[in-house]
Amino acid sequence: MARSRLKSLKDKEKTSLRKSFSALIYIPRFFKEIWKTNKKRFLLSAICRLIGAFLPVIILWVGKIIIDEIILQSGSEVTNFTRLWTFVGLEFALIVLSDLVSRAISLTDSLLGDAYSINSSVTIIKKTNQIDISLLEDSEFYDKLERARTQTAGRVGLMSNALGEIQSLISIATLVAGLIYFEPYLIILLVLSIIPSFINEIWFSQQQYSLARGWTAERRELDYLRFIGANNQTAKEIKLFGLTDFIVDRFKNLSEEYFQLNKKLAVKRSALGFVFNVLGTLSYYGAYIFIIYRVVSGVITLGELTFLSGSFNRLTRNLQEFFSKFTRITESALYLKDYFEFIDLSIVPKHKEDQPIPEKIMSGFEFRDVHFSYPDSDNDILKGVNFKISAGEKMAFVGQNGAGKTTLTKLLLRFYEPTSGEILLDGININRFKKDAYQKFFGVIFQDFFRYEFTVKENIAVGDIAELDNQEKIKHAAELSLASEVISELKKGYDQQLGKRFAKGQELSGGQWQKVALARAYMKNAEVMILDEPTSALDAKAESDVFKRFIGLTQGKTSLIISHRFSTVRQADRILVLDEGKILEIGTHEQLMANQALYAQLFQLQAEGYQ
Ligand SMILES: Nc1ncnc2c1ncn2[C@@H]1O[C@H](COP(=O)(O)OP(=O)(O)OP(=O)(O)O)[C@@H](O)[C@H]1O
Repeated sequence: MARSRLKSLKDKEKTSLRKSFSALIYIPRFFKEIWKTNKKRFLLSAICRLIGAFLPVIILWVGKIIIDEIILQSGSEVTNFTRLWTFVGLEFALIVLSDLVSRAISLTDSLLGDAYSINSSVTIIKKTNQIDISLLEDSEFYDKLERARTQTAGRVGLMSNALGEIQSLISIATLVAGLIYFEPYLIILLVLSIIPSFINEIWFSQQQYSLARGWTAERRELDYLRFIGANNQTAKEIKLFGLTDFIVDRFKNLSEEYFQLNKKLAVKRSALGFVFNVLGTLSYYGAYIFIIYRVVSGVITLGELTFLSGSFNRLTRNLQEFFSKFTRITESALYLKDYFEFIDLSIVPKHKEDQPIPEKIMSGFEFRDVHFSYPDSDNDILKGVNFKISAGEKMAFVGQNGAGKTTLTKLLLRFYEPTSGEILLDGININRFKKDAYQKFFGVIFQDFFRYEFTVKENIAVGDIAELDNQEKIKHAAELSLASEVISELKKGYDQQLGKRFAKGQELSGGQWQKVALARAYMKNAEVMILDEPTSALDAKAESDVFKRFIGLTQGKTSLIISHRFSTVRQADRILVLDEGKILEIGTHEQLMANQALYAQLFQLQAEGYQ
């Protein structure tokens, strides 16, 4: 596992302040996305915030009028309370309105946030699908994807903060205007009180992000440990092997390191935050004393005192809030950067995909001197592989574990590219075809096929999801793969939920799952079928039945079978024996048996095992 995390806060890879600010350029694009999510709600939220922005100063102003009026009425001989009660009524109405507006804001924010979060999750899923498998296996890239994915909630918070920031800014401007009107000097005090805590906030939030970013890989490891430590799929092994302490220790050690660094930062942040807040309070009292002095000297009225001290108090709070929100925004904007960088990842093909895809495979595939090593690995997995698969041919790949059989199919499917050499289809390099059109040629069942915890019907239909509602086709595919026998015993038949994750789910045995997965291959009328050890969990009779059907049904189709069972392999037209990334032998069963090399030895060994 990559250990590139920050060992301390002094590490060089800390995110610079400039980087934090430069991430803010993503905010307008972010707003554009929210606007597109739901224009009406966005407008409603903006209008409510605009009203909300003016309310504080208006309420304070009405308060000032009420106090001045009370003093006026209590000092005069002929009293008239009409104006006073009118303003009291107005203040009441304004406070009710203020509550209404803030509730409307949180409601629209949460609705908008939910809709946006759904949209961005969909975008991430779609983008992940467009990205090359080789890139998805790259740990640095995976970290980026992880940050983009896990920060969905953070982006919703960012939306509220950013919209709230605009509201605060208008509020601040109106309150400042009031202060300037009566006592412009107070502004200086205000600025002095706020700057230190602003710098404090910005500095710490940037440190926080650096820490979290530097620890992405470890947080992933922590998530993984949490997953295997508390999960029904791993529970059997964890209990039997007594792994709980091992996992708990590993989890604790790793999280303790992170916790300590985080704690150090949080304690410093709180301590300094407290000091700067005292400074803010001091300046408030300075202003307060100044205003009292002005009232006593008869320069301003008691109502104005209430208005000014109220404005000053509110301004200090608003400004503090503004700055702390601002730091949260810069922090989230850094994650926003990760998100946009992820969805902007160029998916322009590396090669000119300028050849029309053939309607039908004419001559077949050819591997020409193909060498391959996986990205970031020096290990040569394929070392100069040369062979042809003719159209309509059934070929089997055999060889020991790790020989490179699955890797050959991954190259054929263009999940990876040869490091050197080329693969041709009807004489044309396969890179010259549009990748998605090319991949449509194949129906593949992998060794590590996925067990979707969906219904049986959906599990089969994933082979050709456009046919999800074609019950007949799904049934037919299930009959061909022998899955129908399994399904007939399920309570809800094709609508049975599989797996244990969701309510009323039914778990299947390994072989039963394989039969269901195999049905996927029959859903698609693909030109080339690839079955990578699709029958390893089937009993001997089922395997023989499945293969007989497979061979019969794929007459005229090109197919590739990877299997360790020679009873299956021998049914292929030709067999390719791979050994440590090189072709050792290739030919029919009879030819290879006559060859008396590895194939014959392995075949003999297995045959003896069955005696
Ligand atoms: N994604 C990957 N990244 C790096 N190395 C890999 C990756 N996948 C496989 N390998 C390595 O490539 C080698 C060949 O693996 P491959 O899966 O092609 O073998 P195989 O012949 O299909 O084996 P088996 O019979 O066990 O399925 C192995 O040494 C394996 O460790």
